[in-house]
Amino acid sequence: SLFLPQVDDKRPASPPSNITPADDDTKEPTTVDNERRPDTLVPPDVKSETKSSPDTTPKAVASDPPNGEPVPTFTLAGHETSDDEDDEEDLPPPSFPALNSAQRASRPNVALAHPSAPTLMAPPAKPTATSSLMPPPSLKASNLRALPTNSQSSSLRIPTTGPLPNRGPVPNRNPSSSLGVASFSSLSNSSIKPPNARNKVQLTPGHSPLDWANLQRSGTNLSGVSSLQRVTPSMLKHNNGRKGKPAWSSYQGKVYNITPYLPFHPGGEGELRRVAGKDGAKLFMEVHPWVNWDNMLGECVVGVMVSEEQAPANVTSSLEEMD
Ligand code: HEM
Repeated sequence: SLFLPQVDDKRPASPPSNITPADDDTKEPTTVDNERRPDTLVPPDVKSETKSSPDTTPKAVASDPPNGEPVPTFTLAGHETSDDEDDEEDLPPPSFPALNSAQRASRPNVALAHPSAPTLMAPPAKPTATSSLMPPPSLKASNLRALPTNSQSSSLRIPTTGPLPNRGPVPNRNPSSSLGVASFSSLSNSSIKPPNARNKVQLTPGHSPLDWANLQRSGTNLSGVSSLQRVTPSMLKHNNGRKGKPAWSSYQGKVYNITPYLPFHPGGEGELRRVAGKDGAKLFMEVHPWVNWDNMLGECVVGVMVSEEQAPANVTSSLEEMD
């Protein structure tokens, strides 16, 4: 009895001690991050510079001198100061051709995005290892990233313009600014061809794709069997949809009763009957590989294909009932 209370007392005491150190650790990193952020942020540096030189660039030069010699010499004109605070676009044209070109040559990285910024940025650029240097590059990086995104969007646009499987024959829009007339004529031809090429059939009322979808959801037995069957090749061949027999077709090892789907088939009943009593994968994939057979006929599954020897007696009896 003595051991139990002692152990209990000790255990609760230990956990708090462990917890406290963990909290301290978590707090420390957060505080460090907060401290770093203000240091890294440009605003403080800029403010100090701006205070001394709201209009005059020479102030910025004063901060720069430690890093690069050329900066102070060039900073003569107010161009750089105005560039730092304002948009670079306005100042760049004059400043670039001006004497500053030598400086920018020494600072090629910064020059592209922000010509004016380089003066302020340049000093931090050399000591990049320090946190204070980090902010300027981040701004530049964002500017540079915008350009690649544009290129990516263009690359994405290309495939969208390309042919899609369910569009039928697609006119050639790709190359041809010079061939505009020819491509235009091809467009007119293609627009005429698609309906004929697709061989779509006018479905009778109540047999639209939506009607078929609703029928599949209705819970109606569309397979024609009460349970999944083991279907032998001879059984599949037997159920070819003729003489009142159901139309079965196999696809990837599964057997489907396509009888109820015949009047719903957009390609026509006759086309669909071509796969009755046989494996329909080849014809199906030749015509419309984008169609999901299993989704379209999910409620029509009769069973799975097996070899002739694997046909159980029970299956034969069930088939006789169906016939
Ligand atoms: C047995 C499974 C089949 C299913 C579930 C099925 C389903 C479909 C569907 C959903 C469409 C409309 C496609 C669209 O609008 O993009 C379609 C169209 C068509 N199907 Fe089938 N089909 C089957 C078998 C066949 C077979 C075996 C043939 C021909 C031998 C065929 C010929 C066509 C034709 C010519 C069209 C119209 C042209 C087209 O839409 O691309 N189908 N079929």
